[in-house]
Amino acid sequence: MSLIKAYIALGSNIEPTVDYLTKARKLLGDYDEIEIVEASRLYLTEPVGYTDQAAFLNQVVMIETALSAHVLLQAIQTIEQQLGRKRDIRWGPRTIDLDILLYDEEHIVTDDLVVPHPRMTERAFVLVPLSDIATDINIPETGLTVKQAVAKLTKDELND
Ligand SMILES: Nc1nc2nc(S)n(CCO)c2c(=O)[nH]1
Repeated sequence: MSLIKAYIALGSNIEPTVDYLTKARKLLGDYDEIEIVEASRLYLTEPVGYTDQAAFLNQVVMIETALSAHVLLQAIQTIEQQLGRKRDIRWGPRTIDLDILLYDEEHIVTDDLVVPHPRMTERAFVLVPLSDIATDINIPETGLTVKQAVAKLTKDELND
């Protein structure tokens, strides 16, 4: 079976954030069926959504995998638990947050997984790291490439 390219967003806003992202990439790579092929730079970003919390450290990685999207989801949820992710406050601080942004060009809508990530085109903390490693890929259902989504977000923010 040919390998699928998937893009995973990493975030942490509990110190030591750098170590949590390092450990998350290590744990991802420890799966035989997951290879991290590209990694963006690390970005320190202002919290959006619930803003009364510490700044986040964000990154996006591209993996190649033969895992299905749902088995990949189980793997990243296991990694979150291994790194002490507490889901008490929904939008609160977290040691690590892993989100599947894109799974090839698939559009997936199930009760536990929606891909592309539904809010990714409104999130600079996702689009900017993503554009480090993938500018010309399509974001399914949006009619936008990553580059176009970044340009649109910037224009929207400038017009706000
Ligand atoms: N800058 C920033 N703000 C955020 N708000 C939430 S919730 N999260 C967690 C990811 O959904 C983040 C994040 O990763 N980065």
